[in-house]
Amino acid sequence: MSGKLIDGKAFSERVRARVADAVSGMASAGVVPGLAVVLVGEDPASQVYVRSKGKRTVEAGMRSFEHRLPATASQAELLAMVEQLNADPQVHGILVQLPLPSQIDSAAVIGAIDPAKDVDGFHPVNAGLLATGQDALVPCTPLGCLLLLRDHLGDLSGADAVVIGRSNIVGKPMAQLLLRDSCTVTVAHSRTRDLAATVRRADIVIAAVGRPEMVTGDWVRPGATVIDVGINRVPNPAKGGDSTRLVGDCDFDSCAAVAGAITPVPGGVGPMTIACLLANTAVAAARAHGLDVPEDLTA
Ligand SMILES: Nc1nc(=O)c2c([nH]1)NC[C@@H]1CN(c3ccc(C(=O)N[C@@H](CCC(=O)O)C(=O)O)cc3)C=[N+]21
Repeated sequence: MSGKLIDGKAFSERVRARVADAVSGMASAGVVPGLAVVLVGEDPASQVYVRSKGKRTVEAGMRSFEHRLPATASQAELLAMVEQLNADPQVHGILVQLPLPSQIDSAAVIGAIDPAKDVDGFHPVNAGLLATGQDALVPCTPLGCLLLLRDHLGDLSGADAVVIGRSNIVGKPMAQLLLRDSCTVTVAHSRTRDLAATVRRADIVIAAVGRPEMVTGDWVRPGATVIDVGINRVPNPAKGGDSTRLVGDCDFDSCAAVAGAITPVPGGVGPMTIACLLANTAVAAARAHGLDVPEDLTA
């Protein structure tokens, strides 16, 4: 490959070390940040992910609380759990793992989380604060992407950024963060007329569409920085049987040949998402107790 690899795993370790530092600084005030993760149902991939979040939370010196509800849980049961966590002084961050089973209205659940504990940054209050340039809890994946971009490019001011994907979880908050850093931002999506030509203009490409290997090297402007948010599990015929492998939304080899720098999958944005979740939890705890918010944990 000609492009440089952006090592999200290595950078996430640095972010987690900063979180651990901040957490130990809070101990003298008697504050131990706590993160509660709620998992509804038994999706094996979600269980793996929840377990690794819990492990990283404890490693950073914080408390981890895991709550499981059966796949058949009602909306009322989940809302009651959220209310209980909102009221629990040991819990500073609440994450309800998405997607939720179809009998549950995700927007109602997200809207029930205390915005001050909404470490996913999905509550409309946090989305609105971000959009209006105020202090908010910022969604972890776009925050992780921004930190990687700043680390690799320095000042992003004036850069042409194209975000592919318009979800509330990644695309929209990513666009807000890039705007705040003075990029010229285009939000493209599956209906964009000439997606390849739109992406080819970009100095910065954020691929967050959830389509395996959709972005190919011929879409990428030579020297562009490519951030691949996709985490797609696809069959791996090379290994046979039911084996699978993880791929991003970018065709790695062809993009890497053209890009100035690119994140791999795995080992790129994914580990940054978890590191930023821990950072948000420490920030939420500091704010809840009126402590100084460590500047190196916010964007
Ligand atoms: N309320 C909510 N908030 C979330 O942030 C959220 C969610 N729900 N639902 C599920 C998705 C998924 N997600 C991942 C984060 C990190 C990795 C990660 O670290 N992945 C590793 C590889 C993992 C592997 O090997 O399977 C990597 O990319 O290197 C993966 C997936 C957060 N999510």
